[in-house]
Amino acid sequence: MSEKIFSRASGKEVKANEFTMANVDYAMAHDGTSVLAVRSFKKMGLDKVWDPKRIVIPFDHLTPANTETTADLHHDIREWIAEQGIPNFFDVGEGICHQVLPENGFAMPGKLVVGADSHSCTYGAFGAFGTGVGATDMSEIFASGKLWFKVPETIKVTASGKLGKNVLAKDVTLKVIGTVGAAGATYKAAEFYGDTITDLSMSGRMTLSNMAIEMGGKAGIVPPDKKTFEFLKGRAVEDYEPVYADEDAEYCAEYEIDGANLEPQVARPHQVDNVCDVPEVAGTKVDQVFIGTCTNGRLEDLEVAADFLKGEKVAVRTIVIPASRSIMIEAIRNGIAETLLEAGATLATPGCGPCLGGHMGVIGEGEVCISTANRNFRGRMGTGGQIYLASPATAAASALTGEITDPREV
Ligand SMILES: CC(C)[C@H](C(=O)O)[C@@H](O)C(=O)O
Ligand code: SF4
Repeated sequence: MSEKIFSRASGKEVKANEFTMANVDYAMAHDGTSVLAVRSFKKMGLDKVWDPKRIVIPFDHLTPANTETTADLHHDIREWIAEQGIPNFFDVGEGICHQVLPENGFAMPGKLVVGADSHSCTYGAFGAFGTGVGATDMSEIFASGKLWFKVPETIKVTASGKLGKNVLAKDVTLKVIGTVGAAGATYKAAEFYGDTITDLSMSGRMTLSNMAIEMGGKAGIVPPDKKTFEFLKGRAVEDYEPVYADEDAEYCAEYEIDGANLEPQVARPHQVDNVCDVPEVAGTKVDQVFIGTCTNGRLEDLEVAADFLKGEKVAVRTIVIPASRSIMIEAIRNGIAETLLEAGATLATPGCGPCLGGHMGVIGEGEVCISTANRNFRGRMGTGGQIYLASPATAAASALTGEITDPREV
């Protein structure tokens, strides 16, 4: 799939391990990375970006601004966006970049979508080649619409079998990362196959593709199907042409995941591939529960949390942050927000929240957070904190007890 997407984007046939100059279909930078990208773009001495309509800028990392410095940076970027006439600007409260782009139809099958954020691999859930680059690489795209790439080799991950009750997309994802390892897919694309994957909702597929970078992957691609096309109906911003792997496509490695016998998974501090079954760590005391992020802040995730918390009270502070404004509106309309608030959870502005330790729920020395995010690196949510990564079901079950809890036992 990657060879086909890069061949189209490069205007010539390219194969794995070849270097190519490719035309980027959509380019994303958020409040965190656009600052450096714009600085570097200005240094090139150019006046205008290559194509304002193909640039998307959501503000999500430190929103609403947490300090005066952030407010000033936001201000400068807003000015630049207006100067450049970039129409796809999503200001404070619209949501996390990796939710905002798909919701607004920028992630489409067969497209090359590049973001100045490592979790841009999320767009692979729609059959796109979505990948992250640094801010200065992004400035090259702003200038020319092009960037050089090495076409990656591909690993094939097949997950089969029907998931058990309260075993979710996140558990499949953590199992994949634990199996492949944090560096197991470095500079490779992953393609996901099998009935466990096709059974996932678009939301669940986004959870899976989102974490491809946590095994080093350049991309994590789910072949598009009826669900994908249904999601994109009336949403895709332009025509698209899906690509699929050939029957005899070559993979550099293959992995099998047993979905039918999968238990709820958790990644222990401080590495994402430090994965085990939830029962192994059940009973670990937690100080905070965080449900949100580009990995698990979608409606389906909040719904799962609300199912656990309905009519109950949380035992520890619980922060819930919808991934986008439209998810928050939906959660208010259908009563999920009320259920969560009545249970004692805190609801905050759509955005990254405390995911990378900026604000809105950083943790203190020795504190433990169970989070639905994608990274548990040392110090990420606070210098002396410990992060366990889990599904929204495991996180919500743990909110009820104040300790890591198997969601099948609540
Ligand atoms: C701030 C940004 C560059 C970073 C990333 O690229 O992933 C952030 O989103 C993260 O999750 O750590
Ligand atoms: S929610 Fe977390 S992982 Fe996702 S883009 Fe924001 S900081 Fe990065």
